Amino acid sequence: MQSSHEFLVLVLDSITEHIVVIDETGDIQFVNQSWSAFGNNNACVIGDNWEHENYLSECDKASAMGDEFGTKAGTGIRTVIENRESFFDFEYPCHSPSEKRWFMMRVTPFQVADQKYFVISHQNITKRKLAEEDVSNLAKIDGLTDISNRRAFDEFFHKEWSRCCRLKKPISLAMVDLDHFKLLNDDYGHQSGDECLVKMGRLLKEFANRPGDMCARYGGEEFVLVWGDTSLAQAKQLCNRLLKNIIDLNIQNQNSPIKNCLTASIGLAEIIPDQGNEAKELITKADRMLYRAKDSGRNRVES
Ligand SMILES: Nc1nc2c(ncn2[C@@H]2O[C@H](COP(=O)(O)OP(=O)(O)OP(=O)(O)O)[C@@H](O)[C@H]2O)c(=O)[nH]1
Repeated sequence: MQSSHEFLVLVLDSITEHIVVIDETGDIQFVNQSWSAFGNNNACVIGDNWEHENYLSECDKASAMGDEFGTKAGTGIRTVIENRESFFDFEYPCHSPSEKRWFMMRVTPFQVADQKYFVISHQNITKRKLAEEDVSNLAKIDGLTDISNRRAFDEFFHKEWSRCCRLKKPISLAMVDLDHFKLLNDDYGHQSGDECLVKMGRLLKEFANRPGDMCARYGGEEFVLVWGDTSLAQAKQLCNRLLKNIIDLNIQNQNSPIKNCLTASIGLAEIIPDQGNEAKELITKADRMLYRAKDSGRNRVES
């Protein structure tokens, strides 16, 4: 087996991780082929022209331009150089205009005589990150209706609440509960009940189009709609259209005392979030309105 310098460089060049070696001042001493190729293909500051470049300066420049990952990289490398940690690693996004990409950066020290060096490797971890994203997205989707589940709703609602609080904009929330759904299940079977919930999911999606909107399955046959930056008057119009669209689905519910097809009741509420109120107040208010809608004859919106 060869053990020449050339042989070892060939080994390093065959590795798909992007590798750069720096000295204690951050000056670059070596890069492997994957590093150069990535740098050249992605218009990075340091590609083939790495000699006389300082890695830490590049991190600091990125940091000064507001790149939080530049800051993290620079800080992490220095903790290893200053021997405060034995190694450092962190994961960061590096998306190209056409694809999502993530990398893991690792810093490990080594010593030759009394000279210290640091290997910085960047490993592409995109496959794992995309799989994690898929799992996380699946955990937020209701398996039957293919819309967000309660957990995703809670997360979204709190974010939207904070956004509307900052913007001093109203946020509206509608609780949508199907009327006499038990009768539909009893008369046509659970399978038909499920199909009906799927159709509801599809319909509700049409009512949540903007980034500040969300529809979700809140419980069995109860759904919720949030509309950020939307007044009560605007939300009421949406609710009335939704009630009409539910009737237009023409899902038979022959024994319902309301109509011979599926209907729903909606409790609607609006709040302009500020320091003096809480997100759960909006849900409580909408819930109260939903009871009122059920009590006053169903197939209506109360606010
Ligand atoms: N098919 C099906 N039915 C469900 C599902 N989740 C809840 N349900 C049914 O929804 C029905 C809800 O019944 P109730 O709470 O009495 O309400 P309701 O019959 O709609 O009457 P009101 O809400 O008072 O108008 C029950 O029969 C549940 O079994 C589901 O995932 N699939």
